Amino acid sequence: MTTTRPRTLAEKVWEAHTVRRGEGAEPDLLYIDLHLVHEVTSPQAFDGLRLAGRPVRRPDLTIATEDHNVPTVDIELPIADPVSRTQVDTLRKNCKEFGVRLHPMGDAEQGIVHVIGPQLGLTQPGMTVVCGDSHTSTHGAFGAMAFGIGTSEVEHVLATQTLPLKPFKTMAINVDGRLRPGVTAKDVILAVIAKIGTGGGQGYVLEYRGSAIEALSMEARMTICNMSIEAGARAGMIAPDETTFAYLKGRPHAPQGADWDAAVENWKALRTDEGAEFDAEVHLDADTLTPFVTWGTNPGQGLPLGESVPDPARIADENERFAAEKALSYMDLQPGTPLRQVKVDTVFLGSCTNGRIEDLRAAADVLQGRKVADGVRMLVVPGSMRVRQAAEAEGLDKVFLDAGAEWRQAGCSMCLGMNPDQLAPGERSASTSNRNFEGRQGKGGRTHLVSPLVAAATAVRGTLSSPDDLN
Ligand SMILES: CC(C)[C@H](C(=O)O)[C@@H](O)C(=O)O
Ligand code: SF4
Repeated sequence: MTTTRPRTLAEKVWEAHTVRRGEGAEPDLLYIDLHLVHEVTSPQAFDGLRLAGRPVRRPDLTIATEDHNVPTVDIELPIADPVSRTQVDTLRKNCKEFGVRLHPMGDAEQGIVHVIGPQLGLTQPGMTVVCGDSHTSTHGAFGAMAFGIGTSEVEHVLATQTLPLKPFKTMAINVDGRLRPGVTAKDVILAVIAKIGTGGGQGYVLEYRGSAIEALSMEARMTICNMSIEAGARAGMIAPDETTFAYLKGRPHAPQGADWDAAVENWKALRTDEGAEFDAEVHLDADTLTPFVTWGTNPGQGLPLGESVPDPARIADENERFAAEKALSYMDLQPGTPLRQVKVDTVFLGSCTNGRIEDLRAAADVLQGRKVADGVRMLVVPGSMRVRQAAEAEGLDKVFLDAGAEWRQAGCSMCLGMNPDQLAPGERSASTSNRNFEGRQGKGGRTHLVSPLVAAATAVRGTLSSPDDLN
């Protein structure tokens, strides 16, 4: 009888997919279960295949969508921007030529790549999931090993359905206790990044665990795993449980009947064993968390909403002090200003971080019977056409429109400046997306990352706010 050593969830998934173990410094060869594709990082990969005369090895495990370059109004018209139009047209041609299923603009299943995978039930526990996109970590919420890859790796996966890779180190992020009302998954992950820093997760796969994580819905878990990458990590994971199974059951690509029962049996074993060791561990107390917002130009430069813009002079570490000075100058913020007094021009509710139905419900709940402040524009952009449809079936579109917000079609939208939805130079946003780099939402735009609840309350008051400020 062999006794197996206790293993982490990440190790289990990795080992189950190792086609060939690398010797010495060699990488392992991993089998890939699901390959998601979008228009930005796939053109050269398909070109490479064409040049080599190779087909796509497993078109049935490959699925494409149009998300980054698509406009979110007038989607029946040709895309005005020539670069975006070429990008989207190229994806269409490539998918046709190589037999890859594509959900184009206007299609009922179109949406942000990380929203549609889970929604279709394609993302499942224990899988390896890749995409030429850093926020592929989102899918780890299902207990999958999901990570972003570069364009040459996209070509490798298209051609072989495998990927040579060195194992990641493992880090446990233990979040215990209970989140207070008004505190969301977004606040948890912003607090995690503020704690470990934007480089703190480098080389690691993060496993989020603890009672506060177990209590979260799948959508909230996706928000957390989504931003693992902003802590520098390769991936984020959460062990699958009843919440996961309930979310997946009955989805178009989820197993059915006896296959479903067998799958759930297998998925239940996808937990970190008692006694397994992580390379690093971090602890966070859920009870102490409050709504979190960023004040700077990286996702680690964040603070509880109740605090003030920090004073760089008080930051001991020289690099951090310099980074803070530079960030405050770009953000046009004065040290000591209460964050609640920071005035915004735009509120963006959407993205693969917070563009799912629960996020829209949470924001609509705050906006119900209220108005977006004068001089503030609010964009509500569902993460997928299905999310849009579900929201409309519940009347959420009405709530947003009555409040004075714009109700858009699905796409990445203002999360990044690759489509018409952008900030003007000097404009300031409260945004439910995941990145606040200089120019991320448009040249010269200033971004504060927030939760959907904070986004909605901020839209009403015109300054960074939480729903509590509305009473
Ligand atoms: C365009 C794409 C390669 C990029 C990513 O990899 O994350 C985008 O999705 C982003 O969020 O910046
Ligand atoms: S919504 Fe934003 S973070 Fe997500 S894939 Fe699109 S651009 Fe990247």
